[in-house]
Amino acid sequence: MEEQDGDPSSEALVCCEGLTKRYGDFTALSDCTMTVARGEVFGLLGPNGAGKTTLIRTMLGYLHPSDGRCTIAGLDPVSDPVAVRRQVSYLPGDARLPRHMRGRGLLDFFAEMHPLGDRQRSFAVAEQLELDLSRRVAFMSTGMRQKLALAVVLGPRTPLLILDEPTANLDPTVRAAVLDLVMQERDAGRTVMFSSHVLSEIEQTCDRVAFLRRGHLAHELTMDELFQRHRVTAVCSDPDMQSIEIPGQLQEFVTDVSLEKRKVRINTAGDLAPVLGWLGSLPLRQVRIEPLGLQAIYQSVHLGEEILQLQPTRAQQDVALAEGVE
Ligand SMILES: Nc1ncnc2c1ncn2[C@@H]1O[C@H](COP(=O)(O)OP(=O)(O)OP(=O)(O)O)[C@@H](O)[C@H]1O
Repeated sequence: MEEQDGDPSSEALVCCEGLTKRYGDFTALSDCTMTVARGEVFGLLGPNGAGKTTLIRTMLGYLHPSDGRCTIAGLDPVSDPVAVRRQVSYLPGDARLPRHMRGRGLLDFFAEMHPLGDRQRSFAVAEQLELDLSRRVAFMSTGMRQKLALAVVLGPRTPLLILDEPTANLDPTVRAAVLDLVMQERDAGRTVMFSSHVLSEIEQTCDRVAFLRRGHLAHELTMDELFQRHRVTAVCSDPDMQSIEIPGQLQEFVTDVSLEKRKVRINTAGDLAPVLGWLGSLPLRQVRIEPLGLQAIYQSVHLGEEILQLQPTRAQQDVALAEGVE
């Protein structure tokens, strides 16, 4: 797929179409169709074994797809893996560095080796992360090695940066510094894809997030959509009330209502203002309104709890059907 002017997909740096990866009989990635826009910070979420690393490694041509295809900047990783990798700086989840080298020498080595290597930038990142570059990799702690790997990866000015759990093994202060670095990269015009199991990090930094579940792209959500979702909890002061009906004109704003043992739970999407008037008319006390947050969406997608009414993707419907869930 070549990039073309006027084609809406030309705004996308990454395009996956029906991307599928099977290991023997086991399907690790199934029919994944998604795009990542230029300049976007895109989060990849999913429990252990959901297929995140498989997706990334197939995108980069380290694994060959069993079906479907993917392009990065219009380049196909199957036919042109080297050209694709020139577009990308990739931090794998299990980054291994030569143990005999000292930090300084290692940053020099990688800056020289990469066509877009930037020694100054790598050293600046190491300094920002307060890393002692005089040590040999073998004598560094796990967190120090992670910092060094980040300094290597954040050096080259490639259009796309892929970070597989960049904050793993780091203490809270350093985690915050790494997230700052990600935002700097975005401000410098780079596209960033990153996976993390820490949902607050994804909330803080990403423009859009995709949820993988058992190899399927189960749900996609922009942060703007997320921040418009709220949960209302309250106690019903009318002991005879059995249920709460959503008024017709609020159907698009209220996704879910439950009343059980006088405990009320209401989930909203979109503008809160029209919902507030309705809440005021209900016999409620101890009313609390809070942002729903990614945690609730994550649970809804991955644990199959009926917390939210999400618009399911086609893949999500397929999974539900396969599992016999209505
Ligand atoms: N080489 C392989 N051969 C067979 N199965 C594999 C292979 N590599 C990965 N898998 C399986 O594919 C599935 C997806 O693995 P993957 O590493 O992509 O998950 P992940 O979402 O990155 O997980 P984590 O969050 O634990 O890193 C898992 O069930 C895993 O066991």
